[in-house]
Amino acid sequence: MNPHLARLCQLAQQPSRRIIGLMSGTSLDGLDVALCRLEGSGPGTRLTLEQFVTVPYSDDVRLRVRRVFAQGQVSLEELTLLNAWLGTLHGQLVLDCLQAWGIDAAAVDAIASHGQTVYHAPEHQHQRPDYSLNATLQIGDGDHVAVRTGIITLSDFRQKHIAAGGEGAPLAAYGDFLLYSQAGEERLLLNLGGIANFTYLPASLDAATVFSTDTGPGNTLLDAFVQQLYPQHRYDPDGALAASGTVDSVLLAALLDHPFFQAPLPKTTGPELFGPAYVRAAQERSGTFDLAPTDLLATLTEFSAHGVALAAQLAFGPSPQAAVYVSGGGMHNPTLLAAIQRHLPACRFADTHALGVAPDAKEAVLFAVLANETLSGSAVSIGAGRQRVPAVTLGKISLPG
Ligand SMILES: Nc1ncnc2c1ncn2[C@@H]1O[C@H](COP(=O)(O)OP(=O)(O)OP(=O)(O)O)[C@@H](O)[C@H]1O
Ligand SMILES: CC(=O)N[C@H]1[C@@H]2OC[C@@H](O2)[C@@H](O)[C@@H]1O[C@H](C)C(=O)O
Repeated sequence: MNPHLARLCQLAQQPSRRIIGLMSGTSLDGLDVALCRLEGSGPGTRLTLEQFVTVPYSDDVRLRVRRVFAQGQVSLEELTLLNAWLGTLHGQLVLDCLQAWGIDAAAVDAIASHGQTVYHAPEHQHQRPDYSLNATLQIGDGDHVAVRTGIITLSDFRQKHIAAGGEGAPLAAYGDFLLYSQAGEERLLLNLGGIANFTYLPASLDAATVFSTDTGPGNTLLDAFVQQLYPQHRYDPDGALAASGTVDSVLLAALLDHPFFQAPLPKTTGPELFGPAYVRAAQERSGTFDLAPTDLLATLTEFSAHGVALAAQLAFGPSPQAAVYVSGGGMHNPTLLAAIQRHLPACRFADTHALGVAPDAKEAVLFAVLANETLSGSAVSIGAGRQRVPAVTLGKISLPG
């Protein structure tokens, strides 16, 4: 037997596994690296986060990814080169982290590598009648991660979700359900990344009603316009710029005038739709090109908050009541958080520290949980009766040799 396959079978049978979750999101801020100890699988899964770091991307990495990111037309050569280059880079960053933590690669059972989404194309968004399907593309090939690190690597988690009827995202629902459901408490786990999403976890623990959905932009538009208008900043520091501006209700109405916000849940989106061109088009339609920079940022912050509130209201009626646990970089933006809280006055808010996981680490942890299920669990069955929440194990397995 191939010794790597023997190792794979062995680790699938272990009572616990050490898995590194890797996530590089739409904000292109860096690679999240979460070293997790996972005991058991399925609803009995127990997680210990042993180490976590976000390795910031250099300007060079960001520039390379931006050349192919969320655009309809890119150089095929660039994309091909970047796929291999990013895989190798992510593998090397894992080795650097392990060295910094004083941990031998042989002490890690597997890597769960999300890769970098470069294009997300759910059918409702891609406008191509000749392709009646959902599609998505993550690069940073898993074979390169496995060979560079010598660690069995699971990657490309989104394809099977689509093959089985989903949109390839959000995948958070599976891990959120296994780790963070609590009998007696209605929970929304709200992730404020580049794109915002939430997972609903019912107080009844009834898996059939669990789902996660994107709600629209989180930080992506804010970041894009901060970088244009204030080149010294990558994001609105602590929401201060938006806090000093005034929301323009005319532009806000134009921004909200898109069928995405009324479409049934669950649904996904990305910067392919919610990019700078979307805002420029809304400004043109509404005659609001001459807004002061801080007013534009205030309006974009309010737009993200509205998206979250609209999705929650679609799911739970006009006044949703739940305990909301916030994660993702947007939780460091008090202006955005305050706007969301204003829209959801009957909800109680905390961050995911209250659930035992650092808000910046949560998404990388969730990919470690998905890999753990593929290795040792079974297809997590949630959302029964809802379309687009298939019960499948996710990820492709790369052997290091
Ligand atoms: N102190 C802060 N003030 C305001 N915003 C902040 C702060 N710290 C982080 N952010 C926001 O968080 C973003 C990074 O968020 P995060 O790492 O969750 O995104 P991501 O993982 O790339 O997104 P996604 O979940 O969409 O893939 C930054 O680009 C910025 O917009
Ligand atoms: C296609 C894609 O990469 N989607 C991401 C993105 O970032 C946030 C939101 O949009 C979410 O749908 C998803 O990531 C999280 C981790 C998910 O799948 O749950």
